[in-house]
Amino acid sequence: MNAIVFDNVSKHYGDVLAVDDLSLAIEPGRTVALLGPNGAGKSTSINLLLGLLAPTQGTISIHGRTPAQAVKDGELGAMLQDGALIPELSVKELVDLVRRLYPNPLELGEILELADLTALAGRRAGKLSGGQAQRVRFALAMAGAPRILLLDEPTAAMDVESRLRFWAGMHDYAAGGRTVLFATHYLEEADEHSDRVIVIARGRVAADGTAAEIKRGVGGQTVRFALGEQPAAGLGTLPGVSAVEVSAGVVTLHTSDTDATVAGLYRGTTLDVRDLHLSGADLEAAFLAITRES
Ligand SMILES: Nc1ncnc2c1ncn2[C@@H]1O[C@H](COP(=O)(O)OP(=O)(O)OP(=O)(O)O)[C@@H](O)[C@H]1O
Repeated sequence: MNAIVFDNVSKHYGDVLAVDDLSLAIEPGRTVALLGPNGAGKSTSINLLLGLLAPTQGTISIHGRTPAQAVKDGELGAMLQDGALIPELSVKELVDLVRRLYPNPLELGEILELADLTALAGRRAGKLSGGQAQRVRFALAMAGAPRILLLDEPTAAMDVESRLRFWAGMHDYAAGGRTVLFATHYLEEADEHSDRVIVIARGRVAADGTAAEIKRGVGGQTVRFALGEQPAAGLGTLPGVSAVEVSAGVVTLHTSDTDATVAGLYRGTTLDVRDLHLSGADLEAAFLAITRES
């Protein structure tokens, strides 16, 4: 059974169509990035999953249950952008208070370790920096050991070091077969920390696949090498190649799949390939192309 299913879901806020007939399914154990520009509908989708908003149309199911039931059963943990913390409590007291609300919570020490809060356990929540408060929100999201973790722009306000530690904690949490869905506009985070990227733009799925597949889908990659005096005939028929340019003995192949083109070059031709350079479209270029198109 899928962990998360959106079935033709739309959400209107008055005249604004924030989510537009969205259908997608996420298998258990996946770490999925919901990537999109400002206003794409990421937070709305997460709030729909949590049952904080009701869809205008369509249905959402979480391990076969309604969002309300899934929340009640402790299936979902969420780290939202502005969750309030109780300022008088220490980090340890706050995390322990929340974990005790659940039937089978994680151990307190494990949560503090995963969220990199062990050294801050005695600090009052009201005295934390923005990035430290984010780590407490992460801890609270994991406290009940939910099978699905939803993270809305989790690294906003974190410095570089905190980000690294945060992602390490997220991967440790996900490693036990748990499902993680995180919203971000940071392309490099989607690229590095998910095994599936769903690009949404204007409330619709604009692309869906691994970061590598999405990059391949927009083309813009090249394979370049020194050809010298050898003939360029036949290079245009190599796998993935859409155009061939030759200039001053250097050939540039424009391709949608550098791996397949290079394999074809070595296996399917007898050319003496020297000074090989590959360049790929990065996720940023792919993202801009996709969100502009849709
Ligand atoms: N409560 C609301 N009332 C009216 N419009 C809203 C409301 N919440 C969101 N919207 C609109 O719905 C659209 C989707 O917003 P949403 O917050 O889901 O996008 P997002 O992808 O999370 O954006 P961001 O990356 O900026 O956080 C936007 O056009 C936004 O202005």
